[in-house]
Amino acid sequence: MFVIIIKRWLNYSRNFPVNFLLKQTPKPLNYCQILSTKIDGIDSCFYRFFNNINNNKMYDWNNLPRPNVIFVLGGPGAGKGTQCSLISEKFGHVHLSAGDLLRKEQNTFGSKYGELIAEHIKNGTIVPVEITCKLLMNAMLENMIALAKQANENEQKSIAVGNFLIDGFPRNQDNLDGWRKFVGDKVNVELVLVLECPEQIYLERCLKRGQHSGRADDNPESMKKRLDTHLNQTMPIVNYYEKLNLVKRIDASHDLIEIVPTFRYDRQLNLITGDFGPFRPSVPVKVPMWLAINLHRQNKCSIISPTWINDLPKLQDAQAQEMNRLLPPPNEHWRETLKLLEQEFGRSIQCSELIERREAILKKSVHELFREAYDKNQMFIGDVTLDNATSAELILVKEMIAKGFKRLQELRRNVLLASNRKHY
Ligand SMILES: Nc1ncnc2c1ncn2[C@@H]1O[C@H](COP(=O)(O)OP(=O)(O)OP(=O)(O)O)[C@@H](O)[C@H]1O
Ligand SMILES: Nc1ccn([C@H]2C[C@H](O)[C@@H](COP(=O)(O)O)O2)c(=O)n1
Repeated sequence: MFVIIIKRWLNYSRNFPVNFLLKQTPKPLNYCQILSTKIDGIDSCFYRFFNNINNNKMYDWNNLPRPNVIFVLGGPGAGKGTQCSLISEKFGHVHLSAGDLLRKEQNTFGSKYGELIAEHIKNGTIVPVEITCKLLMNAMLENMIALAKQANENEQKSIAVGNFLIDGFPRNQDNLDGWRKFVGDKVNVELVLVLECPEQIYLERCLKRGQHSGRADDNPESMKKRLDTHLNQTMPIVNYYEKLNLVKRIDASHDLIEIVPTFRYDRQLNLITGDFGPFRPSVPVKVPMWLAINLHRQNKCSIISPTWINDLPKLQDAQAQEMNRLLPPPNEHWRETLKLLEQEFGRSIQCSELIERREAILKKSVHELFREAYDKNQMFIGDVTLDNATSAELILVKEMIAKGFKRLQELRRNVLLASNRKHY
């Protein structure tokens, strides 16, 4: 009797999972299987997606719809992560941060790449692409498979196309070469968003973030190296994509301005540039300039002048002593902000002397640059950097620079014509 009971029980428990599954899944069983998620070189990255266990049809990356990718680049602290979160919230893109994936891998118990990644992050250098690309491909494929599974479960005819925001990649030539080799045409690179700020802002944001982020690279020494890597290794990649007409540059330095509301709104305003509020009478709150202007026009707030305005008299004195070069501006948008403060909020800040002096220095520098080229019959001038000029200031000399280059081109043409005439 006892033996029979044991036999029946064994039979029952052996069959139980199958019975259970059959009851739970009236449709053919669908499942996906990631055979290897280890990052031991791209070739061992081996995924199978079975859509039906009975015919064992096998899908790999190439059988899934070709996903769209937007690369998001910019200096350290430009706000790549912040903006990607906002975009993905609003438009549903999947946000993959190369830096976050590397940090996660670094902290994975037993990862043989942990130490190597940590070293690169601390030094602001770039981790070999085999590692980063594999992590990105794994994360993308996981999402693509999830979409395929969803389509299967909902009995949809087609699988939705994945839309990815890849933040912080490709950061150098090795990243780009690896991406082309391992991913290449498997995805459609739609756009490269480049968030730009003055160096001072990158530094300020990361050092401020460093007070609570716990990141090993939000400190002055690492920042120096990260900025150097950004300028010398990442910017050439931006130039490469610019030639393919894929780059969209965005000014990411937008300052917030502090207002004192005269109204109450206990919720937050969720805008593409961030969440602002709540708004309470007499409690200062930071908002974008356009919102401050709007509220002020409706008599709903007063404004607190930005603190850098207090540094202007000191800068004016220092710039009066320095006639040959521009000193660092107090803020990337200092001139535009002063104008708005005067026009919209009736705050007049006396610094016309500083504005005129900076313009004079800028014009003199451009003039001298071209005069030297003409005087020496120099046909080419290399890269020109006008240190410490803000975008608004550069616009003032845009025409002068364009004319200067045009004259140089004429000079070059005349020299070439003259040398051709000598030949005949
Ligand atoms: N527009 C902005 N104005 C002011 N602060 C900002 C702005 N955008 C981001 N920040 C702040 O700057 C810091 C860096 O932002 P974020 O982490 O998004 O930059 P990131 O480009 O992803 O940086 P990293 O490349 O170092 O990871 C954060 O503390 C964030 O809150
Ligand atoms: N493609 C990448 C992206 C990031 N890293 C490393 C080196 C960076 O300084 C660090 C932090 O990245 P962030 O959070 O600033 O995007 O991660 C890399 O080696 N390769």
